[in-house]
Formats: sequence, structure tokens, C-alpha cells
Amino acid sequence: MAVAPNTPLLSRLVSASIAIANHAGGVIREVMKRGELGIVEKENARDLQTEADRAAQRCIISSLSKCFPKITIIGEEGEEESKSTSGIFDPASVPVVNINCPTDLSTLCEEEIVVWVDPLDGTSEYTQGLLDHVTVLIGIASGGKALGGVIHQPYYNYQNPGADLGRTVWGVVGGDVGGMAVQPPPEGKLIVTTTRSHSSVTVNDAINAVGPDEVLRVGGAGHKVMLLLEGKAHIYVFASPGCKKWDTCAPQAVLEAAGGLLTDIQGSPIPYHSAAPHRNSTGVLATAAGLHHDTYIGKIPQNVKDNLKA
Ligand SMILES: Nc1ncnc2c1ncn2[C@@H]1O[C@H](COP(=O)(O)O)[C@@H](O)[C@H]1OP(=O)(O)O
Ligand SMILES: [Mg+2]
Ligand SMILES: [Mg+2]
Ligand SMILES: [Mg+2]
Repeated sequence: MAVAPNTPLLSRLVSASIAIANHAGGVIREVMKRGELGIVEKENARDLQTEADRAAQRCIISSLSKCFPKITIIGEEGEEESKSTSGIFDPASVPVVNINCPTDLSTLCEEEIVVWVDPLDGTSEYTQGLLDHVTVLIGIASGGKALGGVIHQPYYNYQNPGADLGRTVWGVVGGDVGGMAVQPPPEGKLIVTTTRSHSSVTVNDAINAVGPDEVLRVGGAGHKVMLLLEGKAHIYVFASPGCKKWDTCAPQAVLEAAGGLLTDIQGSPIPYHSAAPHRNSTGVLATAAGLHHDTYIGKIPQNVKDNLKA
């Protein structure tokens, strides 16, 4: 369906990203259904890539760059999977989502935009059949800031036969959140979410220091931020250099659109310029809306912060 004339670029980009992320979710389910995952080890045995990561990236980058040829797009799975034009999807073939754009972001042009794409977040969990941990992440940045994001959960509802499979949540900082009803976490206790597959002594030291009543060890950066948005956890603590910009850009934008905050473990903003290092070497700490972020940053021990110097 055609977009109304004069629609700001950011609104068009978020709407197209919703459609493309949905389509990529179908690609991910299709690979799992066929059962030939084509698993490759990247940097080490805890860093895997499957045919679903590759095919979803081909689909997302080719489709986005066809619609927006001058934006910079950086995908987790690298150059080869970014050049391909196979699996292209035209977002104009599905209804437009009307996205409000804050006035100060309404004049952005394509050259000012960097899109960070994680075609499949939670790859370890995907290979282990923990399908509800998987998300597709498309994060939109400008001026080094995460401004818009789409989190698609291809397996949302997969344990409820008959219910609609998959859901897509989006947000624009200073604008709206859509695709879900954001819920506050319970009062009177502290639930922390963290990694289940990339733990370390430093990761656990940081968690213990914030004094949790409960720790939810789940896969994926997108999935953990969804737990904050769903009111199932209060904070996400990952004192490790394992996450990259494509893991955090979209979740950060959606969380901050909902009133939360995502920074590194020192409380400093994560920069999203195209030249920024891919690795979030100083870790990640995110808080749901209504929490006092600096209080938790203040509880992270100095030795943990020192272990994660840029
Ligand atoms: N040590 C690591 N090596 C590779 N990727 C990592 C590492 N730590 C975290 N990640 C990425 O960050 C996401 C969140 O981490 P975790 O699930 O451990 O909390 C992972 O799903 C993975 O993204 P991806 O699955 O897209 O490769
Ligand atoms: Mg990966
Ligand atoms: Mg990831
Ligand atoms: Mg990934």
C-alpha cells in the first residue's frame, strides 16, 4: 500500500522495517522447518551462524537498500550476506503502519541514517530449539543515537496452537511504541535478566552486586529487552564485551521510546555511528521505565567496570 506524500523518512523506514522483519521471521521459520540449519562456527564455539542468520540477513539488507539506497546498513553476518540480492521483499506489498515522527527528527535524510541489522538474535538458542528467545532486530540510528527500532519475535505464541504466530514491536524515541502493551515490572522485588549462553565470573559478579531477588537467564539481547517491556524483569545486566551494536541498537530504541534506558555498564551512552566499533566492549545495562538507572550503575563494582575498559 502506498505511503502518504510528505511522510518523514524515519516513519517510512520504521514502517518498511516492520514489514521486512516480519518477512525475515518467515524465512527463519522456514529454515527450521526444513531442518537443515547449516551451522558454522564464527569466532569460537559460542559464536554460531546458521542458514537462517544468512538468509534473513540477505532478505533484510537487499529489501531495505532497494527502498532506501543511500542509507548505510551494517549487518551482523558481514559483507557477503549484504551484497546478495536474493530473497528481496517489497514492503509496499503489505499495509503501511502509520508511525508518528517527532518534529525534530522529521527532516532526516538517507545519508544521515545508519541501520544496524541483527537478522537473528539468539542464534545459540535457535540451534537448541529455544525458539521463543529468537528475535529479528532492525535498529535505526542517526548522529550516533539509536532513534528507531523494530523487534520481531518469529515464534511468539508458538506454544499456543491456533493463536497468531509471531509479533513485531517497534518504537521511535520521543514518539510511540507499537505492537504490544508495555507493562511495568512488579513492585517490591528486583528481577534481573542476563545471558544463559555467554556467562563469566565478571557477568555473575555484576549480577550479584545489584542484589536480585530473581535472575532470568535467557538468550538474546532482543528477548531480554522484551522481558523489560513486558514487565517480567526490571533490569538487564551483561558485564561482558560479547554484545555488538546490532544486538543493542533496535532494543535500545524501543526501550527508550517506552521510557526505559540502555547504556554500557559505566552508564555511558553507546555510540551508533557507522564508524563506531562493532563491539560493545564496555558491556550493557538496561532498566525498565520508572527505574532509576544510575542507582544500578552505582552498584556495579569498580573491578567489574575496570575489566570492561574500552
Ligand atoms: N561472546 C559472544 N559471542 C558472540 N555473540 C555474542 C556473545 N555474547 C553475546 N552475543 C550476542 O549477543 C546476544 C545476547 O547475548 P546473550 O544471549 O548471551 O545474552 C547473543 O544472542 C549474541 O547475538 P547473536 O545470537 O545474534 O549472535
Ligand atoms: Mg551471532
Ligand atoms: Mg545478536
Ligand atoms: Mg545475530
